[in-house]
Amino acid sequence: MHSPIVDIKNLIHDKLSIAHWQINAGQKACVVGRNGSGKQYLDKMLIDDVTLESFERFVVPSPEQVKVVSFETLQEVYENELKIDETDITDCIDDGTPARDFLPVNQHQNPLVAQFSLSHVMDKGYRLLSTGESRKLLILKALLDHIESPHLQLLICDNPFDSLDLKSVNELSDLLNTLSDYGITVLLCLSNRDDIPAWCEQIAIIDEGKLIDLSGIDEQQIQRQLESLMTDELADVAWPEHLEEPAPYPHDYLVELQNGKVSYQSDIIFSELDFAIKPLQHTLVTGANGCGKSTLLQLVTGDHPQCYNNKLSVLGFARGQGESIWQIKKQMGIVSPEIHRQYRVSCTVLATVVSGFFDSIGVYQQVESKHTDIAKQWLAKIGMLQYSAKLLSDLSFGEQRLVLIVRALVKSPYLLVMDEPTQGLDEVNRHRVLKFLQTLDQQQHSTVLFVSHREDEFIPMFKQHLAM
Ligand SMILES: Nc1ncnc2c1ncn2[C@@H]1O[C@H](COP(=O)(O)OP(=O)(O)OP(=O)(O)O)[C@@H](O)[C@H]1O
Repeated sequence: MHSPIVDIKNLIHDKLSIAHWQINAGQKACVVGRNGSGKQYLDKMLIDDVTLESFERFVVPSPEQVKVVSFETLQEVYENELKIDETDITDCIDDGTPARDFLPVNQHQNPLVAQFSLSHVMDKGYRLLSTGESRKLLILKALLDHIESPHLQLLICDNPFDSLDLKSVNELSDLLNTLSDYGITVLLCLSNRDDIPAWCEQIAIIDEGKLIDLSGIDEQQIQRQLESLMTDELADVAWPEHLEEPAPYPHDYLVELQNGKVSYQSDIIFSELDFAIKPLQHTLVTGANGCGKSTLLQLVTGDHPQCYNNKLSVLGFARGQGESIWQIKKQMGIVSPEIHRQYRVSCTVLATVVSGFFDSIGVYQQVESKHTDIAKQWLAKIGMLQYSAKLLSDLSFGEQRLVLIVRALVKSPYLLVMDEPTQGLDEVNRHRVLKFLQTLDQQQHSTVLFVSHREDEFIPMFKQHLAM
């Protein structure tokens, strides 16, 4: 019989309450909750980063024995990389700390590096890594640090399968399943029921700050509890009004790329790519982590320097013909992990949504009341109107992402570029976003370019599928 590694009884706090929750050493546990339900606070509590007010029993490993890998920790690493950016000092582009330097020196040859499909990015700077690559790197780091010097008792992975391709999801899942062999207890914090691995031995739910351990109740009851946790209470909120009736798209194609190529020195990300999008030909892009999906989308949005080396026309503008990037972006809504990372200005939720009308990070001009009205309607549609005056940075990662999605939608753009938009969203919010897209499809105005790894997002509205 294993002793409990986490044992909490009658904990009462304004952000989190727990009647009784126990995880035994070596047990494979998960906590399922909606965006903003308190998972992030739970993570902090388990690494001893909050002041507890009242509890009967509170047993957790010491902070150095616990590791959290989450979107928030990824963002911290990214911001730290920006702080230590030496571009200004050395006068050459600093791509960030090489991936290999995140790992203990003695472990560079560990077979797990290849097992995570990371060998080929070991010399790349952190800021060049794709979303999936950077997630895998941090999980691998936690594991190799432990192998190097065993210290870890509890590994908390927040939505670890988000942004990973199917092969990596399966490999990571298998690996997490074997971590008890290394003496590590795994706790997954999940926002989607489909992500609960078959090997998970214990489920708890967290709902509006209340954690309920479902141990000891039968499978049917567990399913019922999870079902009611993931019920959409906003299904009937009206679709926001348009600012004005948008004009029909005036060209034959929104995007035309001929013989597309992106390479870095000898490293060819893709080549000979012919790709076009006609009006209302909603397009799904899929492919393994690092295959170049975001790169392709950045070509389209004009955010990749190699868009000028390519024969590319976007929204009626041939690239490199003197068009301004802002002319093009005016007709585009964009949501991506990159924008989320960059949205670090101190900005309220309402201003963030309004900034979608101006394609800016933050708002720097006079805002008309019609813009504010539409933004508020959108916030009501996602159930976040009451957060209007809050700072974006004070929301959970998933809540921030939802706000950034409606930021991309507000102006009814001709082209909606969505790079893994639902990353970090809970099941209910993900389905809301997919429903938004289906409504957009019915309106016959915006065309969607969408990257996803999740097969349940490959919905019939997509008329074209580019598998890279
Ligand atoms: N400046 C650069 N120099 C070298 N390699 C780069 C550079 N910028 C990006 N890369 C590499 O290009 C590859 C493609 O990156 P991209 O972000 O397009 O992948 P992706 O298909 O979107 O992956 P994911 O599914 O993980 O988000 C990655 O391996 C990345 O490390």
